[in-house]
Amino acid sequence: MTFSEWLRERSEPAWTKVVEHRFVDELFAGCVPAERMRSYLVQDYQFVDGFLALLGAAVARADRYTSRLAVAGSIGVVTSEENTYFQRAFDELDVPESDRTAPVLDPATAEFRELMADTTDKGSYADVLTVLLVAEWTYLDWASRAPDSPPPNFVHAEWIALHANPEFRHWVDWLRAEVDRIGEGLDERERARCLRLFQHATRCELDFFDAHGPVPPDVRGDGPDEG
Ligand SMILES: Cc1ncc(C[n+]2csc(CCO)c2C)c(N)n1
Repeated sequence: MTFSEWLRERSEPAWTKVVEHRFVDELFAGCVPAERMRSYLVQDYQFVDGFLALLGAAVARADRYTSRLAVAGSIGVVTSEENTYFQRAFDELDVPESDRTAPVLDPATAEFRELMADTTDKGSYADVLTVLLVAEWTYLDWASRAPDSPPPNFVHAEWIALHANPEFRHWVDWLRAEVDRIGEGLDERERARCLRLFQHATRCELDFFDAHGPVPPDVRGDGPDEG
C-alpha cells in the first residue's frame, strides 16, 4: 500500500462521509437551495484564500525545481478559472460586497483556516503536502461520482465541472505521487504527524459540508434552517 492510500484508509469513515455527503448529492441534482449555496460559496472563498497561502508554502518548501513548477501551475488555476467562477456565482446569488471580502466566518471555516495557517507557518514540506492532498483529493473523489448530465444552473454545474475534469485529476495524481515520494524519506514520527494532519483535515472537510446542511436545527443548535 502506498503512503497516500494508507493515510486515506486510516481516515475512514470520515473520508467516505465527505465523498458521499448529502450536500454533494444535492449539488448533482441541482437542488441545493440558493441560500445554502450562497453561504457555502461565501465561506469557501475564505477557505480558498488560506489554501492559496498553503500552496505558496509548498512552492517555498519543495525540495526540487520540478515540484515547485507543478505546484505553481495549480496556483494558476485557483487564481484564474476558479476565481472568475466565484465572482460570477456571487453576482448570480446577489452576494453583498461585505460577504465577498470579509464575511463572519463559520466555526468550520475558522478551524480549517487555522489548520492551514499553522501548516503554512510551521509545517514541513510533507506537512504542507498532506493538508493540500486532503483538500484536493476529497474534491476529486466526490466529483468523480457526478452523473453524466449536469444540473441546469451554472452555479451548480460549474462547481462540479471545476473538480470533474482530466486536468484536475492529473494534478491530484501528481500530489499523491509527491506525497508517496516524500513519505519514503520520513521517519516514524514524521509519518505519524502526517497522519494526524490528514485526519484533522478530513474532519475539517466533513465539518465544512455539515455546516451547510441539511442538518436538523436541533443538531446545529442555531435556529431554524432557512434553506
Ligand atoms: C473546503 C474545501 N476543500 C477543498 C476544496 C478544493 N479546492 C480548493 S482550491 C481548489 C483549486 C484547485 O487547485 C480546490 C479544488 C474546496 N474548494 N473547499
